[in-house]
Amino acid sequence: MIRFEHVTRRYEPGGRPALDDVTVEFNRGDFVFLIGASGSGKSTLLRMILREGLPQRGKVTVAGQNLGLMLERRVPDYRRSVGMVFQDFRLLPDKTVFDNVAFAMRVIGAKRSQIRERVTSVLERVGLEDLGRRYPHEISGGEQQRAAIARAMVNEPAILLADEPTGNLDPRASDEVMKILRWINASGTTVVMATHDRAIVDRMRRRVVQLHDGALVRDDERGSYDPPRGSHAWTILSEQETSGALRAHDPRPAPAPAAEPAPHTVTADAARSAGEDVPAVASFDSDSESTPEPGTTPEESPAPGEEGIHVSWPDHLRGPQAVVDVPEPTGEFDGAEMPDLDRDGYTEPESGLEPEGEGADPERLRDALRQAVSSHTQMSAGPEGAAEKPRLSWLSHAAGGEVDRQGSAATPAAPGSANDRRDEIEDARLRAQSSEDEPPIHEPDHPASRGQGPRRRLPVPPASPAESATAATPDEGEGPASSDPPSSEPAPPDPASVEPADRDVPEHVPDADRPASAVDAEGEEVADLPPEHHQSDAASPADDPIEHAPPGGSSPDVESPEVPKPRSSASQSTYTDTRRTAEQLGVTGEHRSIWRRLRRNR
Ligand SMILES: Nc1ncnc2c1ncn2[C@@H]1O[C@H](COP(=O)(O)OP(=O)(O)OP(=O)(O)O)[C@@H](O)[C@H]1O
Repeated sequence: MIRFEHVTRRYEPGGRPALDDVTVEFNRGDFVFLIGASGSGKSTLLRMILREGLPQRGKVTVAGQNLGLMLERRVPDYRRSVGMVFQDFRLLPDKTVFDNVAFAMRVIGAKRSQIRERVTSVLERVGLEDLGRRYPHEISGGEQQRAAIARAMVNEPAILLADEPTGNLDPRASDEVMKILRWINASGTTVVMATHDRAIVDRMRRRVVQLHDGALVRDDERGSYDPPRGSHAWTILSEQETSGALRAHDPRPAPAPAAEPAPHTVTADAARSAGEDVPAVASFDSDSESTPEPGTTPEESPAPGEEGIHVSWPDHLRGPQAVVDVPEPTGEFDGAEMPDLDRDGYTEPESGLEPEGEGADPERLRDALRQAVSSHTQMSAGPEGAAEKPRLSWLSHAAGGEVDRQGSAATPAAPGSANDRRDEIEDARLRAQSSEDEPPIHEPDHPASRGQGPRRRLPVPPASPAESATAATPDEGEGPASSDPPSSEPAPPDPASVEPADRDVPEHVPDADRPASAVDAEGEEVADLPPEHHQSDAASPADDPIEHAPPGGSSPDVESPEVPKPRSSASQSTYTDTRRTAEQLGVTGEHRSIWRRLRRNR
C-alpha cells in the first residue's frame, strides 16, 4: 500500500541524507511503529507519505500512485485520503473543538447536516462530546490530541500517520490515544506511528521499523523497542552507544557487544548497494520513475503514462487484506472490543476503484476521482448506499461490536461508558503484563521533556519546470485542467514571501498545476468563487458571503471552510501553523478566501 523504494532524501545539497536508500513497504491494515533516535528520519518518512517532500532518488508509491508523478493540483485531494496527527496537536487555535473537526469536512464541501451528524459522532467516539464548544486552550493536552485524531479521521482516510502523538502526554492520556489508534487500525486503516515511547511499543508488540541516521536498520514483525540481541540494528546501536552518541535518546545501558551477530531482519540493507554515490543536488531520478521495477505487479506499479491519473481513495483501499491483518497478534486482547468483521459485513471486497493497470480508461478514472471525492461526503451512508457498498467505518467498527452502517447509532466507548471501562481494564491488564516482562521506561530526554515545540516548518511545494515536464505527460489526457495557463491562477500562498524559513529544497512542483476548479459535495467540478466573494473579513458570518458561499455556489446547504482566525495577536507562528494545518487538511487553491485572510492576519 505504501512503498518506499531506495528512497534518498536530502534537505540540503551535499548534506547528510535525512533518508538514505530506504526500502520498506507498509501493507493495508498494518500498525507500524517507526522508531529511531532524534534526527534519524522518522518525520521525514511520514511527511513523504503525505507528499511533503519528494525524494532526490528512489520512489514513494501509495496505493499504486507514484507520489513523484502526482500533479500539484492532485495533492490536496490526495492528502485528504491521508490523516495525520502530530505531537503538538496543531488544532486551529481560534476554532472550537467542534469547528476544528468540522473544518476538515468543510474543506471537502460537505453539507451542514452531514457535518453536524458526523462531527458529533466522531467527538463522541473520542470521548469529547461534551467539549465541542471549548477552544483548544480550554482543554487538556490529551483532549487536544483526541480532537486532532477526530479531525484527522472525520473523513475516513485509509491511512493515518501519527508523528509522536503521545509525545506531549502523560501515561494515562497516552493510553487513551493509543486505544483510539488501535480502534482506528482495527477498522482496516493503516496506521504508521513515529514514537520514542518505549513502553507503548513494548506493550503493543506490533511491527517495528527502525531508522538510524536515515537508514532503515530494522523491520520486525512484532517487535519491541530494543532490537533483538545480536541483530544488525543491535550491533549498530551498540557501537553508537559505546561512542556515547545515543545516550541522549536512549537512557538504557548499552548492550554488551555481540560475540557473533545473528542474522537480522533488515530490509533496506539487503537492497543497499554499498558505496553508491548519491547526487548532492536535488534532482529527480526520472529513469527510476519511468522504468517499472522488476517483480512489481501492474497494480502496484502502473505503466508509464498512466501513473499520473491513478487515484487512491479511502474506501477501496480497505479490502479484505486489511481485515485479515486486524486481529491483535499476541492475544493481548480478549476480543471484546473487536467487532466480528465477517458478521458485520465489512469483509466484502470493494470493487471498481482499484488502481488501474495499463490501458486504464481515463474517463473512468476521472469518474472514479469524482466519485471518490464525493464519497468523502457520504459520511452517513443511507441504507441504499450501505447495501450497495458496505463501508468500513472506524467510528462504527470501533464501537464495541455494535456496528451501525448508518454511522448514527453506534455506541461509543466514551470515557465512563461500559466499553470504556472494559478498555481501561484491558489496558490496565496490558500494563501489568508489560511490567511483568519489563518495567516501562520513560525516556527523560524525550523531545516533549525538552520542551520541544514544533521543530521544523513543513516544506511548501515550490515550482520547477523540470518536474512539470516529467509529470505533465501522464496527466495530459485529463482535460482542460492540464492546459490552464499558470498566470491565470489565483494567488494562494506565496511561499517565497510568506514563509521563507519554511522553504525546502526545490521539489519540482509546477505552478501550472494548481487547481483551477473545485469539486462540490456531489463530486462535480464547479467554478471558482467570483471575485466579489473575495473581500475583506466580515464582522459576522452572516455578513460574509465567503463564509456562506459554497465553493462554486452550487448549494446553500454546502458549507464552505471557515477562515481560521489566529487568536494570539495574529502572530507569524500562528499564521504559519494555521496555514500548514490547512494545507495538510487538503485546503486547495480555490479556497482563496482562506489564504487571503491568513495572509492578512499575519
Ligand atoms: N526542513 C528541514 N530542513 C533541513 N533539514 C531538516 C529538515 N527537516 C529535517 N531535517 C533534518 O533531517 C534529519 C531527519 O530529521 P527528522 O525530523 O526526519 O528526524 P526524526 O527522526 O523525526 O527526529 P525526532 O525524533 O527528533 O522528531 C535531521 O538531521 C534533521 O536535522
